[in-house]
Amino acid sequence: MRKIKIIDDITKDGSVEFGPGYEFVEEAQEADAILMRSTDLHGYDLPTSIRAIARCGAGVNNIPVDDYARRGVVVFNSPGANANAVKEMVLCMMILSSRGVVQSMEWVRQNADDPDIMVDAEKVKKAFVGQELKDKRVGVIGLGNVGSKVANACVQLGMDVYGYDPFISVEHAWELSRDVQRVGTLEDLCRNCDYLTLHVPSKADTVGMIGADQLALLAPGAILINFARETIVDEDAVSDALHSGQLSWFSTDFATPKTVLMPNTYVTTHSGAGTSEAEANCADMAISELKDYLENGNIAHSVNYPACSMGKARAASRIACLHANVPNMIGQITAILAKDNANVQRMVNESAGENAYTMFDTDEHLEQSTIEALKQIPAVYRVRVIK
Ligand SMILES: NC(=O)c1ccc[n+]([C@@H]2O[C@H](COP(=O)([O-])OP(=O)(O)OC[C@H]3O[C@@H](n4cnc5c(N)ncnc54)[C@H](O)[C@@H]3O)[C@@H](O)[C@H]2O)c1
Ligand SMILES: O=C(O)CC[C@@H](O)C(=O)O
Repeated sequence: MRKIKIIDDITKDGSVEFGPGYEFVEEAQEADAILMRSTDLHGYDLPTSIRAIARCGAGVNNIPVDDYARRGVVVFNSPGANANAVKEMVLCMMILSSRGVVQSMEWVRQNADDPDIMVDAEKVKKAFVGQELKDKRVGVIGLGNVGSKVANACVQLGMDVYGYDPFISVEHAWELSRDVQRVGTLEDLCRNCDYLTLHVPSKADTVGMIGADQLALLAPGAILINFARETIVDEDAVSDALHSGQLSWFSTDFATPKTVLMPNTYVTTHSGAGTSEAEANCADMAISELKDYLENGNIAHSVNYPACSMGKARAASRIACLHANVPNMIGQITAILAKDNANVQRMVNESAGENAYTMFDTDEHLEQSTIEALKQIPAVYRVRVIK
């Protein structure tokens, strides 16, 4: 039995299915892998039994992925699986921030016992007049799974859409409407935007990327939407812009001690991905990634190891070595296999950044001493006997 530790509520009704051959355990020390969502694992005492972690969702800033790579732990995410849910929520917040919908509904509730409420509603409604999205200029930062969908939807709403993403993937570039105008600098993107929406991961070059300088470039009374991460904006600068009127509204998915005190702000409970469809999509993708890794050693959608697949493990034995991306690793591995006279049927080596992965099938099971010798190669982080 392979053992899985679940952290967080993966789905609203608690249903998570791995199928036969798997069981859930309470203690992470007993587990082979972790299935999780948003819990912060920085500072977490990760047991050595854990070989893989799958994050149901896109952002992995809650996981020390580089440190885990050096411990031979593969971290997966579920790219795109919740993107439609976030897109719909962002469109919702764009409209709520532009029209007095919430305020109008609050007025109705507060005046529920007014016998002349229909007449009085007509008198008060001018207080809730807003603006339309059509023909407004919107800037989208990050044109990945979420941002590209938001940009395309804004085009369909008749907006003047600008996008900024120096690292856009070929796949997302193809998906983007030709009416999305791509700009080369953050400053050019921000200039005169009526709406600015953020869809980048939290990492060194995005933390604080929206500060006083960027906010000053927006059109006066602009609307800022942050459903990416709280770290992307300089919260003091956003607060100042709301107080000065440079921003008319701020919608954020992150209830921080500062955002909850800001005027003209809608704050939600990190609920951008909060639909049953997104939860199921994320769980399905994360579970299949973990199963393929645990059963076959194949890696898909890892954020700290390269993609690698040799299909189902059908040979007598399959071994995977997780190691640093340094010269002569294959030479050292094959030299050890030669000493054991092992016949390698297939071998794959892939690298991504500082890490690499070598997997091979052999005709017979290797001697334990051979496995130990592989583990002793400097720069090898972990050796897995998959079969
Ligand atoms: N609120 C939520 O519930 C929720 C749900 C999903 C994602 N998110 C957040 O939104 C982020 C984006 O999600 P996604 O699924 O679109 O991820 P993604 O990886 O598909 O897209 C991210 C895009 O940002 C771009 N990018 C990276 N650095 C950049 C930079 N410095 N400037 C401009 N663009 C840059 C990348 O090239 C990529 O195209 C996630 O990392 C996560 O933090 C939040
Ligand atoms: O788990 C969640 O609900 C949030 C996920 C979201 O922030 C993501 O990065 O995909």
